[in-house]
Parts: sequence; C-alpha cells; structure tokens
Amino acid sequence: MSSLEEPIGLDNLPNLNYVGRLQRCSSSGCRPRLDESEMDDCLNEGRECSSSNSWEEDYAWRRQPRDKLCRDPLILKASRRNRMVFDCVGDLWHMQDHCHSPSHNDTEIRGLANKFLRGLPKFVKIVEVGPRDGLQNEKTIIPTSVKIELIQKLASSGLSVIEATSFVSPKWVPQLADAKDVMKAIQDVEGARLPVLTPNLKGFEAAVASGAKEVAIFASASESFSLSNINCSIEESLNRYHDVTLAARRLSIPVRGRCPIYSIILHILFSKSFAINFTYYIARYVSCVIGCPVEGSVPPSKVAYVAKELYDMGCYEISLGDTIGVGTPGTVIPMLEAVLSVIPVEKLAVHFHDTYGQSLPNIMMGISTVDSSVAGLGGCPYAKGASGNVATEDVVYMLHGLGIKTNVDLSKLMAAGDFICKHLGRQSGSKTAIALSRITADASKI
Ligand SMILES: CC(C)(COP(=O)([O-])OP(=O)([O-])OC[C@H]1O[C@@H](n2cnc3c(N)ncnc32)[C@H](O)[C@@H]1OP(=O)([O-])[O-])[C@@H](O)C(=O)NCCC(=O)NCCSC(=O)C[C@@](C)(O)CC(=O)[O-]
Repeated sequence: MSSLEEPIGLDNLPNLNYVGRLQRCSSSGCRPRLDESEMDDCLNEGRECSSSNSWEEDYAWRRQPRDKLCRDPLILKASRRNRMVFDCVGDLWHMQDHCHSPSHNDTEIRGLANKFLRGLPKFVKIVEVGPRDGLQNEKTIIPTSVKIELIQKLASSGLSVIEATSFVSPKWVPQLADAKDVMKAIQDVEGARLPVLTPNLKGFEAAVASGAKEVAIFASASESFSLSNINCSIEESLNRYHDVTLAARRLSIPVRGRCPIYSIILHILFSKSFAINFTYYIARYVSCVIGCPVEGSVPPSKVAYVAKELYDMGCYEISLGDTIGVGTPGTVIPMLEAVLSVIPVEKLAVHFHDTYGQSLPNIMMGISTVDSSVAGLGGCPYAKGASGNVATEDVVYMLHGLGIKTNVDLSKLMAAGDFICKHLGRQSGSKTAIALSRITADASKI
C-alpha cells in the first residue's frame, strides 16, 4: 500500500505539508497540530509522533494572506495529483470562505487537541459482525460456502473477534438457517474468537452442539422492539438469558462476561469438574439504546437498567446497539453517561448502524471495543429502514489515522469486503474501501 493510501493521521501529518496547508485553508482549518509538549504526551502514552516540523513551520501559514494561500501552486498541484487528498478537503473555491481566522487562540487550540487525544484509547478491539448482522438482512440466501470463506478472509485480516452466525429460529431469520454448518466448517479458523447469537436455551444448546465456544445474548431497551425481535417482553428475555448464562456455566462454556464471586460459586456448584477454565464468555447486546423504530426515543435510564441486568448475569462485555442508527454525539453521550454510572468503561462496546452517517463521530467517545461490519453490510430484519453497521474499513481507517492500533490489516480487510460485495453484486458500503479501490484502479492505469 502506498503512503497515499494510508490514512492521513496525526503520525504522518508533518510529512504531508501540502495536506496540512490544504486543511488549514479548509473549513476544518482550525484542526490543531501537535506541539512539542503534546508530542511528549503522545510518547508518554506510547503513541508515535513525528516532530519533523517545527512549530513556526506549522503555523507559518497564518502569516500569509488568504488568497495567496489558497492559490498556492503546491496546493493546486496536490489537489490535481491526489484525488483522495482533494476529496478530504472539499472544494477549493468554497474553502476560501473558510480560511482560518487569526483571532483563534493557539493555547485553546492546543488544549483542545490534548483533551481530544487523551480521551481516546491506544488500542481498539474491533468486533466484526458482518457474517451475522451483515448477512441476516440480505434478501437472497447466501450460500454457506461463501459465508465460510468470508469468515476465513476476515480472520486472516487480523480481526480477533468475528460474530459468525445466529442460532435463532430459521422461520424468523432464514438467512442464517445454516448456522450449524457454518460453525462446523470454521472450527479450524485460527486467531479469532467466533461468538454466535443465541436468543434462548434452544439456540444455546444448538450452538454448543455445533462447537461454539462463545455466545452472545441480545436484549432490548425498548419493549416494542423486544416483542417484535424476539417475541417476548424485556423481563421475559432477561429471564431467558438467566437460563442461558446458567447453562453456560454448567457446561463451562465461556461466557462473554465478567466473573463475579457469585459466578464462581455457581460455577463450583453446577459444574461437573473443578478443573475447568474459569474464563466465561457470554455477551452482550442491548438494542435500541438511542431510538426504537416503534417507540421513538429511548430513555438512557432504561438502557442502563438492561445493561446492568446483563452485566450482573455475567456478561463480561455489554455492547450498546444503536439499532436504527439515529444517534448523534448529542444523544450518545447522555446514554453512555447513564450506562457508565453502573458499568465500568472497559466492559462496554459500541455498535452503531450508519443510517444517518453518524457512526464515526459516535465511536469517538473513548470506548475501546467497537462493533462494525465489513463493507457496511447489515441491518436488522425487525428494524425496518435501519441501514448497515458502520463499515469496518471506515473504522479501521479512522482509528489508524488517529494512531490507534487495531491489529487489522486494512488491505486484507478490503479484500474480504470486495469478496462479499462481488458475491452480493453491489458496491461496498464503505467510503474508505471505495476511495482506496479507486486510487488503486487509477494507479494501475498509469
Ligand atoms: C427468539 C425466537 C426464537 C422466539 O420465537 P417464538 O416463535 O416466540 O419461539 P417459540 O419458543 O414459540 O418457538 C417457535 C418455533 O421456533 C423454534 N425455535 C425457538 N427457538 C429457536 C432457536 N433458538 N433456534 C431454532 N429454532 C428455535 C421452536 O422450536 C418452534 O419451532 P416449531 O415447533 O414451530 O417447529 C424468535 O423470535 C427468533 O428467533 N428471533 C430472532 C430474531 C433475530 O435474530 N433478530 C436479529 C438479531 S437482533 C439484532 O440484529 C440487533 C443487534 C443484536 O444486532 C444489536 C443492534 O443492532 O442493536
């Protein structure tokens, strides 16, 4: 991958003077660069920061008249040469109206950068939900062999958790009726955990019989959605999930969840052997954490209640799902605040559908586990109008651009996205995949 295909992150900004200048001339021209003290911060936090450019060089542009800056031949050359860079800054003519105002206070800007970067994790675990959430809503039934190959390709990209399928009623979700065959075929996939969705004991038992080592349970913060999605009330669903978590402990099936002291006691009481691994993995979902397709907005306190119930059952990770993708940072922050008052931050994951294109800003709230779907596949059959999950490629591109590690190889991930999109006969839902494929295609013509 050439440097032009890599995200323009904080790490490489200093080496891309023309990009920096373009950005300063754009509406986002207030975007701060790192000064030396901030670089020290980065180093202390284990991130890499280049110090190749001096502070004066960084901010020399402020002394230049606006029109000179915006007619900089380097800028124009760069914009002609590199479509990706041009796209990233928008229309030059339009940008002239948004040149940086010298009235901005440098200290405030640097303070903002510091605050912003400090709130972000150094590593984000991505939970790939494409094979499950992505394919459950497809009109046509995807052949089992394609699902298996997709999972293998995703695993080879470095994704460490891939939600493989669902053990739900085939009458409700016929697209995943081959769950058993998929699970059996991916037993030898290495390097990735492969959780599956289970709505009840029946699903749990079928998952275990097919070799699942990890299961995900899914409750809703909206009564109406619970009824339409799993045909029972929230309380009934929580009772079912109690049964599932107990059964998991009896079988010593890893439960994606924490291991509180009473779990250990239950484990000792119910397990057949004491020499078992105490790592439980049971997951994880609270759906409709912002809005419900039937009820409209969902109160944060309701989300916190359901999340805490799942957590207390032993779920070590609670994923907060904006099922219909209506959240903005304005609604996501109060919801997170409510949940964080009952669950530690490191136990949380976020799961955004990108219906309104708000997923990326919503992810930037400091939660270090993010669900996403390759090529932006997905949607819930019981949440009409909801679009796919935020695309994994877009998440990886953004995180790498911020210097946040994911251990995911973007080009291999794109190959997986390309594979499934070709099969589905449509364009990727990932803006990153589209842009980078265009660059590669253009380059191959030269
Ligand atoms: C929960 C049920 C099963 C209740 O469905 P029900 O009809 O109320 O269940 P039932 O107990 O009356 O059983 C009816 C039939 O289903 C069978 N059955 C019962 N359970 C199972 C099972 N596990 N696997 C296979 N078969 C099952 C059962 O054996 C019976 O078969 P029959 O006697 O008629 O031949 C049903 O409503 C269901 O399967 N719902 C799943 C819906 C679903 O998968 N939705 C999408 C996932 S949620 C989501 O996408 C949101 C999320 C997680 O991504 C987060 C976010 O985006 O926010």
